[in-house]
Amino acid sequence: MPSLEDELFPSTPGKFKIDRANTMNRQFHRCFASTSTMFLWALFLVALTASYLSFQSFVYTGSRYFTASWGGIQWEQQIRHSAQIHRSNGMSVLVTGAAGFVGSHVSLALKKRGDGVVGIDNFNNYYDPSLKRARKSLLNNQGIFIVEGDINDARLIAKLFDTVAFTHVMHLAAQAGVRYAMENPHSYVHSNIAGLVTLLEACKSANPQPSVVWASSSSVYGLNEKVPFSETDRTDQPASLYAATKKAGEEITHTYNHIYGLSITGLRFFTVYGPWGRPDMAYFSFTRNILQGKPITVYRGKDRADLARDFTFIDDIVKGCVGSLDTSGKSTGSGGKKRGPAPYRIFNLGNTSPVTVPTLVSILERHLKVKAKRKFVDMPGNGDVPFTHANISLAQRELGYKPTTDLATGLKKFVKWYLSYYGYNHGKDVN
Ligand SMILES: O=C(O)[C@H]1O[C@H](OP(=O)(O)OP(=O)(O)OC[C@H]2O[C@@H](n3ccc(=O)[nH]c3=O)[C@H](O)[C@@H]2O)[C@H](O)[C@@H](O)[C@H]1O
Repeated sequence: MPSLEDELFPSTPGKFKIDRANTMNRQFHRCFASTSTMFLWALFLVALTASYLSFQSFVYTGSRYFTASWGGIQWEQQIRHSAQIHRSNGMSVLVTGAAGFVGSHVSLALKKRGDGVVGIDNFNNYYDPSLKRARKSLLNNQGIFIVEGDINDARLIAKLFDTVAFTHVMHLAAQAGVRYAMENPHSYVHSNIAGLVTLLEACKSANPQPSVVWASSSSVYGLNEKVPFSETDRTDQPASLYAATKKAGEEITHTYNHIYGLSITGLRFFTVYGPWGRPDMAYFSFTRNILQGKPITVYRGKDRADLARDFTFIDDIVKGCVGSLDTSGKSTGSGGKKRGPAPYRIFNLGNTSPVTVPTLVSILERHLKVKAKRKFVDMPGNGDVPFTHANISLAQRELGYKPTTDLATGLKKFVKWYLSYYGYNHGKDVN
């Protein structure tokens, strides 16, 4: 049975063990023989600890200061310039997630008609950040400034509101993706719950308060079987953590409307697709794989039923977002105090004509002129729902929302963009 000493010095032969112990004992006695030496040692250790702690705090403060990529007179000027309104009765909008798919499109549309736009985006690497950078360049060229930062950074958000009296916030920053929630659940809580609250805190305290329009999701309908989905249908059976955080967002925004008088509009987007889209989504990854000659996985539901989505083209979604901003009504509070009731609205923004996933693949094959290698797999229990289908009559009535792009037409535009952006041989082994 090896002794403790054997374990600490496993390869030391017995004789040396005793010698080493004796030597250590002698050294110990020599060093700490007198009380005064011990006192000096203690003093030295205390001084060492104190200097280490103060160095740590210097490094922390310093790194916070040196890594801040925002602030300063020039930065404020850029923000104010970007927020300038160039039409009568225009608005100045803070767009969160501005380098994202929907965020970049909405920002451009607002800027084009003369509204002031300031973007914020954290450029995270959930999908290829170079695509976000490319969208940012596009926006910069149109005079839109994008702040690189996180909506969880309360100081940054407060600074933005100090710099510009935003009339509206278009909140599109989020952790998207239904299935990724099983891999990285905390990123959903971070962005879709904590980030949302940080943003709403800033909105509530702003004077004047902005009106808030934000992205909820069709996924809140979860396992609901009644079709088409209407805003009054039950939304208490989410099938994924993503859906649960979006549903939580609807409840959280309701409390800010109720307590602080913030005008809130939540938009339930239905599987948005189009040029400059998200590479994690099926239509995008299918396109990449088809062109690269790789197989695509097509999920099937119970009894091998095809899955279906109410795919909605980006231009239609942009119209719904802009219509929501235009009709949002004012927040009533100021400086954190409610002065009266404010609008609280929720709308479906879908296309009203679901298409099955195999049909989506056939359309892509036609546009790409390449055959797909389909691999059918039973839908894994990872948060997916079998179908979505929007009833949009409320949005039609209140926002004038009227989608005009069918899936074949929208995918044609997507494929055209994809080929011009990546080319035919992107990621293909050309040897
Ligand atoms: O409306 C929403 O609220 C959500 O829309 C989008 O989610 P989904 O509708 O799930 O889109 P998407 O991933 O493109 O899968 C489409 C279909 O392809 C099937 N699918 C998917 C991947 C695959 O490899 N195979 C497959 O068959 C899959 O089973 C599904 O039937 C957004 O990503 C999400 O952020 C949120 O905004």
